[in-house]
Amino acid sequence: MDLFNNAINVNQNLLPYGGTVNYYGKLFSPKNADYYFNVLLNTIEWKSDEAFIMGKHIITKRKVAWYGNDAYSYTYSNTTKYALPWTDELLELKKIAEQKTGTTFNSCLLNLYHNGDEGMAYHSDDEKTLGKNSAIASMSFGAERRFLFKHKQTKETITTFLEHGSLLVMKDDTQTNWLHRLPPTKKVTKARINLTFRKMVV
Ligand SMILES: O=C(O)CCC(=O)C(=O)O
Ligand SMILES: [Fe+2]
Repeated sequence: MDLFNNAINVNQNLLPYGGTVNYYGKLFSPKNADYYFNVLLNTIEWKSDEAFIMGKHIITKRKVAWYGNDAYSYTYSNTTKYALPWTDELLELKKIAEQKTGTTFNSCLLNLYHNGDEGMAYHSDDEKTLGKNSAIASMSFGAERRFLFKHKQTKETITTFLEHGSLLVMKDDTQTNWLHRLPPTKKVTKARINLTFRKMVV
C-alpha cells in the first residue's frame, strides 16, 4: 500500500497539454481519513443543490455545502448561496491543502455523493469569481471514484482515481482548456465526500 503510495510523483502532470493536474495520493492514514469522513458527514450543513433552469426547479440528490473566510455570496441558476464560517476540521484540512500546494485558499465547496448513482457532469470551474488560473485543491474521503478530464477542443480524455484521503490539484490553465466530471457508477455503493478549496476574488 505505502510502497505504492510512495511511488506517486506529485510533480507529474496528469494532463498532456493545456493545464496542470497533480495527484498527491493519500495524505492520511486510513484511520485519520475515516475520522475526517465521519466528522464532515456529521458536522457539515449538507443541503441539496437547487437551481431554476428554464423555469424548472431542480433539486440534486447530491448534497452540497459552501464555507469561506467571509459570508461570500454567489448567484447561479437564479439561486444565491452564502458561505458559512469555517468549522475547526475544515480549517485543519485547508491548512494541509495550503501547505501541500504552497497557495492560500479562502473558500471551500463540498459535495456529498451518497453512492455511485450520484455524480457530477462535465464542467470547468472557470467562474469569474475565481482568480484566473488559481489552483483548486480537491480532497476526497470515502468511496474511491473515477475522475475524468476532457479537452474542450481535442476531446482527449484522461482518467484517474480519487482515493480515500487523497489530494488532487488543478492549476494553471486547466479550467480554460479542460472539463472534468465524476461519472456515476453501479460499482460504488458507499458514500464519498469531496472538498474543493478555492481562491475567490473578493
Ligand atoms: O467530486 C469531485 O471530485 C468533483 C467536484 C467538482 O468538480 C466541483 O465541485 O467543482
Ligand atoms: Fe469542478
